[in-house]
Amino acid sequence: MTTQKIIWTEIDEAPALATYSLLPIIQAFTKGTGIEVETSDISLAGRILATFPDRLTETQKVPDNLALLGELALKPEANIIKLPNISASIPQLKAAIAELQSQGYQVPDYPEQPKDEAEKAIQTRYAKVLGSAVNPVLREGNSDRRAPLSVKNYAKQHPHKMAAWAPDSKARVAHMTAGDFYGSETSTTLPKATTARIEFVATDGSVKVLKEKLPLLEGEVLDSSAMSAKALRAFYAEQIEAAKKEGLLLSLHLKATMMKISDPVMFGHAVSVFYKDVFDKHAAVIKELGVNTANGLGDLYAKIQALPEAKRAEIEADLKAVYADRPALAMVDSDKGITNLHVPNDIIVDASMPVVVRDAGKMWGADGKLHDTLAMIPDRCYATMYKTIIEDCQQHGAFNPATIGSVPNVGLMAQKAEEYGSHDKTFFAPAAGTIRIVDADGATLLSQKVEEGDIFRACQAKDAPIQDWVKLAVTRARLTGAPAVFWLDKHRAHDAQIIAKVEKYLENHDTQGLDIRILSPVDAMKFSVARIREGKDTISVTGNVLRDYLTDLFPIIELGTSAKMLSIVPLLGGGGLFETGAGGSAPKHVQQFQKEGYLRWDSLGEFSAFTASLEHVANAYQNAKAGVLAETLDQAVAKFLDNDKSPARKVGQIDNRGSHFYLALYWAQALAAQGKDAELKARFAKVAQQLEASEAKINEELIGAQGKPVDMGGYYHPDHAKTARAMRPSATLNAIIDGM
Ligand SMILES: NC(=O)C1=CN([C@@H]2O[C@H](COP(=O)(O)OP(=O)(O)OC[C@H]3O[C@@H](n4cnc5c(N)ncnc54)[C@H](OP(=O)(O)O)[C@@H]3O)[C@@H](O)[C@H]2O)C=CC1
Ligand SMILES: O=C(O)CCC(=O)C(=O)O
Ligand SMILES: [Mg+2]
Repeated sequence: MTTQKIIWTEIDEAPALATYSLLPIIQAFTKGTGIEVETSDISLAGRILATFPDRLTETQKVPDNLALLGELALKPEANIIKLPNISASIPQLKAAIAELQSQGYQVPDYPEQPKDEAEKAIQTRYAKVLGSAVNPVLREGNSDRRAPLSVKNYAKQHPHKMAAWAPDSKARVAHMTAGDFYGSETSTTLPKATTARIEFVATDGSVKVLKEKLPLLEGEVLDSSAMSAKALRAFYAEQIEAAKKEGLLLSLHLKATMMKISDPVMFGHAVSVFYKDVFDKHAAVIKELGVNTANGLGDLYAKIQALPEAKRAEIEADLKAVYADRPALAMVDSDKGITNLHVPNDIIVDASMPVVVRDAGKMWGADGKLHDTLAMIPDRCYATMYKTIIEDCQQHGAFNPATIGSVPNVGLMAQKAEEYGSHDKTFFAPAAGTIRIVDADGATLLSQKVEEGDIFRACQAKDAPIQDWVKLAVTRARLTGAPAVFWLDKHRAHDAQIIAKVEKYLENHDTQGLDIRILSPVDAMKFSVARIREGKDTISVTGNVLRDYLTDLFPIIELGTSAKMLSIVPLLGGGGLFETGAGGSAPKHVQQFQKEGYLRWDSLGEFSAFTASLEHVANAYQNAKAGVLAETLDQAVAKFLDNDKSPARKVGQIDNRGSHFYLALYWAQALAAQGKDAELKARFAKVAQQLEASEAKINEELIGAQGKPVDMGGYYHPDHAKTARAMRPSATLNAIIDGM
């Protein structure tokens, strides 16, 4: 029998913990079916170790799994389950490095301000680990994200809580009106392939090359845009005043994880504007300490620890004094005094704004209470659609998960499309002048006028992925009968180029009888939310950023969490990438697990992804057993939902581990009940019977393990044996699974 390999990625935080319990079950169930589920460690810690083999002993060395998976993703045999991983900010990277060092791995410190060439080289190596380092490598296809029907139906029957909107809600989204990426964007479609370069031209005419080689394909869409530092700072200053005047809680929503070059700096400007008095008064000391506001106010707090006691106390007192005449700040942890501005990776727009919608325009204040927020989302490319949904709720009230329709997404993502591939084409203007993209013949393709500190960004979207994306949209529209709306703004330079392509490529497909529209994000949002309020579904067909934002927004509104999404990436090379959910790695859940031995992570996303991965094996390799496994897993998930076996929230109730037991039980029962494969039927009849007979005992053992602190022997690089013990505390269940 030929075997088909499914790669299960090992990643970070809550989903990594869940894997310790779920994967043994999956491996046991697929045993002897021609399917091998293998792991590949692409965790933040694993990627750091893979980057510095020269610093490690032979036994400490690990392969560069991410590079290997990146190659695999291009091949037809690829079948990868990708769980969400940490997109590390610098504070997270530094914490992971410190932990590895404490475990005896001699990886170098992260040099924030490299002093020499050697340190510069280390920083360059770490740059590959920073931010969203995994997704762009594996996402060699476009994205199809939606709530599986069974999950949507479950949500309608068991609607989660949505806060009621007060008639006098003052919550609002604030964005810039000029000087942002939206306003400055220019875009072109390449008439022929070329290798361009990006250069800065100073006002005196001198030229500095910023990027030597930018290979461009024929038909590719290329953009340039710039964010004015001055305009951004003025915007922050204005909104700080406005929040104070309007009595609103000030919050800032960026994507500092994925947009690892631009957004931390935009975050840093907010820090230095909000705490302006301190940054002005102590400018010299702050400079000498090398405080980097891009790492948040937390960096200032950390670095002043090195100062003499009196100076440190003075700065701390001055920081406290700032709050007296500033608006209240949204809090991440009001007990510990962690504000929105402490670290750039705590409040991330795709996850944070949906929660603002769910909580009726409110965020947590320092008093531990919810307050109306003024949500700053500087750039207009994406702020306006959030503004629209907030205003819709103020007008029409909260969405009702029991009755609303669905907004699934078809997202342009392949080959580092758009802003999410712009990291190596993002630069800070060294002085006033122009930053331009010049083709191989010396002709300027695009350019931006800049002042010192402005953020220049170039983005690419290749033609083949765009064609595939249009096709996927038509396919989904045909399969579902729902209208498909391209969220494109003809007033935005990039979108205007894409609209031309969409119109052209739609002609390649039979669209008769389909409702396909192109609407601006504001109009698309209005259209889609009006329809969901009527219980109707509308497919959103979007670029890469809106794909990310909308697939958290609508699932959180519809299902309570984006973890329950089905997230399929049909790879352009013919393979499949199956992502689990649309959310992140839920650090909050790990903290709860460490503190009280309770893991809230819901693995429904993993269940759905694995079902889709099995279906792919069944279809691509005519593996009938894979088909039976997929079908029965789907039935098991339906029963799992019916019987409400998802993790609850508190000690004493079912948690992630208990939910896996029930999945195993229902899956075994479904396999025992099916008639398509006698061998599987016989094998699982026995397993089902064992699991049924031990249900009470297993529950007792699983719940008995809760309620006490758990030592995992590490956060970023936990001890395998300790974590496995904590995540598999039922000897009875383990004996059945390991005995299969
Ligand atoms: N695809 C990827 O690889 C992604 C990675 N990330 C990374 O994840 C990290 C954390 O990101 P963050 O934006 O805070 O988002 P998360 O999605 O990790 O967390 C937000 C909240 O979502 C809920 N949630 C998410 N997943 C589950 C689940 N399976 N079961 C139950 N609840 C869940 C919880 O909210 P509640 O308490 O409200 O129920 C959680 O606190 C960052 O490092 C980020 O870069 C983020 C997004 C995607
Ligand atoms: O890659 C990342 O940093 C996050 C991606 C993300 O949020 C998503 O795909 O939904
Ligand atoms: Mg996201």
